[in-house]
Amino acid sequence: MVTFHILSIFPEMFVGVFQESILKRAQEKGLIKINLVNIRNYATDKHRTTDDYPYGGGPGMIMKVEPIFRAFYDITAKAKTKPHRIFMSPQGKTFNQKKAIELAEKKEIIILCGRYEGIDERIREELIDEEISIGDYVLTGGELPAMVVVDAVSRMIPGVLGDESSKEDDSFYCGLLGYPQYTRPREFQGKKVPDVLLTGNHALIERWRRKEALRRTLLRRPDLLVEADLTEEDYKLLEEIYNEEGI
Ligand SMILES: CN1CCN(C(=O)c2nonc2N)CC1
Repeated sequence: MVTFHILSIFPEMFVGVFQESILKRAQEKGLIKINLVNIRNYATDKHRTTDDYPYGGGPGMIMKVEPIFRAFYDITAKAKTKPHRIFMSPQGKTFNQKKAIELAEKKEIIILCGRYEGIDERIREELIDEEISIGDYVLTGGELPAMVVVDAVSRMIPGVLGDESSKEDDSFYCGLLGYPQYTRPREFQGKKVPDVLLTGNHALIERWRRKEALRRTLLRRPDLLVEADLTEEDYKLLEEIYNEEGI
């Protein structure tokens, strides 16, 4: 089981997301636990202040050290094992499936969601094990990135996905983009489902799916091919694809 401690000044943002479908069932099955922590509860002034003006001037506000340090100390003292501590930030290493799989091995994870212009640097220096970014763009806060991380990590925990095979087939799980998928009707607006998928020949179907995953990856994300564990058969399929695509 993985316990996520999510620190935010807007914990109510998470309620809807984590009370739906797979993540709700995962909590009910005791596979994950989500502890929503309002940073304001650790502010001691009557206005429950969590931010202040930046030293040296400049736009916006900075998240204060005291409430966040108190929250981290409190959570850590109550945790069964020392939590792995993440700060969601555009300055972090870009999140990917490999990181999701790695984090799914942790027992306790603290995710700090920043707001305003950012956090006091002493938080980063003293409390954070790693910074993670969900992409090279700037959001209004760390809450949406935290939801992304909890979702992707939870999916990698055994038992969370009803059909375990969907985890193995996931785009990025095998290092490639996903293959095309179809369901009924067999023909729609003159566009037919590929005949191979109707043969019932699982070897042929698997070959077709692997080839189309390789084709999609080559055409859209060739960079992923460098890291992917390709077999001799994959290289044969790629040769066919190069010829078919006229590359
Ligand atoms: C202070 N706050 C600024 C906005 N923010 C992000 O844009 C972000 N987080 O993770 N990946 C991202 N991109 C979170 C932190």
